[in-house]
Amino acid sequence: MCKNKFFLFFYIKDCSIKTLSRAGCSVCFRRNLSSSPSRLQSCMSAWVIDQYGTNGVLRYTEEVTIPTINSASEVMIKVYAASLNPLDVSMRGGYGAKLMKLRRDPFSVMSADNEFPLILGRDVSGVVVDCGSEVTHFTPGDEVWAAVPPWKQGSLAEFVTLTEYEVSHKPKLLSHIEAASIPYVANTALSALVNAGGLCRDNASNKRVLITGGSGGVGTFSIQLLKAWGAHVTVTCSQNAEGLVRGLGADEVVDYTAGDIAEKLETMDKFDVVLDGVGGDTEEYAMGLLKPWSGAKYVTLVTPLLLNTDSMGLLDGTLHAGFTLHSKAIQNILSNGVFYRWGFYAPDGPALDEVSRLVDAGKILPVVEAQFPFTQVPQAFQKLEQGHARGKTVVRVTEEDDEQTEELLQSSRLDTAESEQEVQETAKQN
Ligand SMILES: NC(=O)C1=CN([C@@H]2O[C@H](COP(=O)(O)OP(=O)(O)OC[C@H]3O[C@@H](n4cnc5c(N)ncnc54)[C@H](OP(=O)(O)O)[C@@H]3O)[C@@H](O)[C@H]2O)C=CC1
Repeated sequence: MCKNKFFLFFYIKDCSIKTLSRAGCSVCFRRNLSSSPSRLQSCMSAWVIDQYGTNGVLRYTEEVTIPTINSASEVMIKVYAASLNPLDVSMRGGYGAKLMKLRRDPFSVMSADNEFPLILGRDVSGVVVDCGSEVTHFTPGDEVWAAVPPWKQGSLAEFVTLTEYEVSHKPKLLSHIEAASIPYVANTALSALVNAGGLCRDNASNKRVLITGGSGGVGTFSIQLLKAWGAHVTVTCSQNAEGLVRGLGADEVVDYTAGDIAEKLETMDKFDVVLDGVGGDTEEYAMGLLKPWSGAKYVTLVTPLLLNTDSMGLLDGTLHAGFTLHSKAIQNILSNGVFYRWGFYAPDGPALDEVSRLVDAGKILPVVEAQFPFTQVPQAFQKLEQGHARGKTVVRVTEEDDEQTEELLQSSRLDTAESEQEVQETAKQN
């Protein structure tokens, strides 16, 4: 099916790549009907936090209000799988809280003054159970994936509600567990590479791109996307991740743990774009790795914006961040003609449609390093906090077995009801 399939099986633990046939989708449609919240159901299960802090603040509850449709463009999704990102660990500790409050939907369960109980989890793969009246691209029963914006209630819950624009049809070739590993890193990589880096499918061919932190979530996705677009990709990572990133298509790999990385990179041909997922010292030497006076761009994902707004307040923090960005941009364009930019995640369902096509064409594979059941969300956070990610950590929110059991129970209840009716009718006739 795909050039790297064998290789990835080595890395993807407990994770099989299976093909869903059209018949398979119709099974999911029935599943969806039995999975929709009943008219009487107003609460759902979720992992929430009631205050910011360490892992101890994560609390499982079955009493969170279901996020019903509040506007005509919304889609309500039953969550099958969610994945974790470094942002979840940071948000658990209060990162970005001030800026997120500004963007919260007034109709959501969270108010601007009190975001708790807050649900984390930015990726979702699941099934549509309800749609607003103006939703045109989705109907109940559709299998979908999406990245949940950080200002909305997250996907570590039975249901999540998003606007139609944020949602996309899930790739047919992926299970929910595999699909949940992609949306947030895909939306981040696309926003950074396209909007800030100026690359796209039509102009990336043979462009030299350096990705730092290539073995993590964003890196493993970006390598594959850039290779699908025909770029030449150099990656920095630890020595023990070299096999992984090469398997995903990296042309050149530099081990940052052995010797002076800047020195090694300086011996290579200069780059058109650097996507920096590491930050810190990297920024110091990366500017000098770009082709001067050629429109080359350095894009970092590690920005001080949210830290600044958290510590200085919204106005001062934003101004300070703006000043930092502006002065670095000016300094770099004047000194060697390279662009300095910040890259951010941006919600974008249509961009995920394009990723979906690449996945179904076998050009992008999910890289699921670890998966946890819904009962073990704190353990999944612990795993993430240990660092050294090799792809993504996924949480199985709805176990496929539970769904099958539910379906069997439902059909056996129906059978029982039908036979009871038959018995009563026979009794009447007699
Ligand atoms: N601005 C935005 O909107 C967004 C920002 N981000 C940020 O981007 C960064 C990357 O995100 P993500 O891929 O999800 O993170 P991950 O935690 O999934 O991956 C980070 C990877 O970097 C590797 N790494 C650590 N130090 C270095 C180094 N010095 N050189 C090369 N590789 C290194 C780690 O492995 P090992 O330590 O074993 O080498 C790990 O594989 C994070 O800081 C994240 O917060 C992410 C999404 C959105």
